[in-house]
Amino acid sequence: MPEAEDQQERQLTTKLASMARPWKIPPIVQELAAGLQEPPSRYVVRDQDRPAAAAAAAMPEPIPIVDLSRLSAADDGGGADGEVAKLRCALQNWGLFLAVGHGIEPGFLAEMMQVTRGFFNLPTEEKQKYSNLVNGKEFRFEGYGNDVVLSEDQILDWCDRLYLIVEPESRVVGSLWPARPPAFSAVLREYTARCRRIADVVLSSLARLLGLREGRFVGMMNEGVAMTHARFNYYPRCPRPDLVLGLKSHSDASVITVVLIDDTVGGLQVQKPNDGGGVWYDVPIVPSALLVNVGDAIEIMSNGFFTSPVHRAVANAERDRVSLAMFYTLDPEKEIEPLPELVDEKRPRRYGKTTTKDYLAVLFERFAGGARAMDTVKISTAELDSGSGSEDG
Ligand SMILES: O=C(O)CCC(=O)C(=O)O
Ligand SMILES: [Fe+2]
Repeated sequence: MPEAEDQQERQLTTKLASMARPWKIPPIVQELAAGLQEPPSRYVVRDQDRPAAAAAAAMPEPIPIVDLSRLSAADDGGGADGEVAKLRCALQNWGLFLAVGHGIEPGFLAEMMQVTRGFFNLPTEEKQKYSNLVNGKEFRFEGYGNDVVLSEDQILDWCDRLYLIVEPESRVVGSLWPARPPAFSAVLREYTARCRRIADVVLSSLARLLGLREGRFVGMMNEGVAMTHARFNYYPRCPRPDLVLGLKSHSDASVITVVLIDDTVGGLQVQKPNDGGGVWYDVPIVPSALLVNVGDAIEIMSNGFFTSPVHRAVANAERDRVSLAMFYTLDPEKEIEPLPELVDEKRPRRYGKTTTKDYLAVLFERFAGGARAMDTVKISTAELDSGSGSEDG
């Protein structure tokens, strides 16, 4: 069959396949939630994943609040070793921290939140102009809607999201940026630029913690088409928050993630890395603080010195909730593997090689099924013991 015909045939097949599988296109949760008493069975999670299972009574230690302005001062040789120690401790104990002194005024964070809410509060027809379903059928990552549904028995999250590439400019798909509220794009652009400065400060500090050249990670983030993805999450009120999850358990594929979390309603929960117990802890609300977490890419590059924290969001019966996650990723084609400086005989290579592009494909597939992509690159203890882990995997 000639190539063009073959392609047409394939397109037609996908189209027909999705028409025959309406489960692939779940409803917008915000619409579904209006006037509902019980969440439909597709949203009801297994007993062991319910918010009440493995809920923590109290934090073993608080999630540290790190003052980024003091970290920058430390960069200038101005002292503040206490802040660096706090950062190290935060990352070892939790894989994340709450950032203050980040330079973005509370008023501007509130504006970013306001345009985010403004978008989700628009009528559905308006939001659907930015749908992540091409022709109402085929899924793409960017745009408004749900996460990809890969099987009929996939448990769905109690959330809608808008996913946009915000950096570099050459990769921005302007037609997917909401025209309403009118200030949305300008505020997002400004927020992106200001968040980038925060990411640079954090990445410099992470490099120093690892004993690397300060610009090691920042430099990588400027190579090729290193991208920043923005994910706006909207968690509608849920009549039975005990039965569902706003966002199922996952870790981020990013190098680092900076999250603007709602300061009116909690919902983000985290597990302690290397805890083994699977206990969930509530991330506290600290007004005007940004949450920063390390992602899978830096866990791999640091050869396991950092652990990408497993987290999730729970729904709420009284209030809806929004969040905005900025994922800092490397060029999609660039190889991700433990940095040679961090591999030696004492600490053999613990992860194989991947690229952001391949890893993201695995991550979305595994996320849909409730599993972690990290397990596909981690070299098992048995392999490490037998020495096979020192080869590329
Ligand atoms: O809603 C939140 O607080 C967290 C969102 C999140 O983890 C994500 O978008 O990856
Ligand atoms: Fe996340």
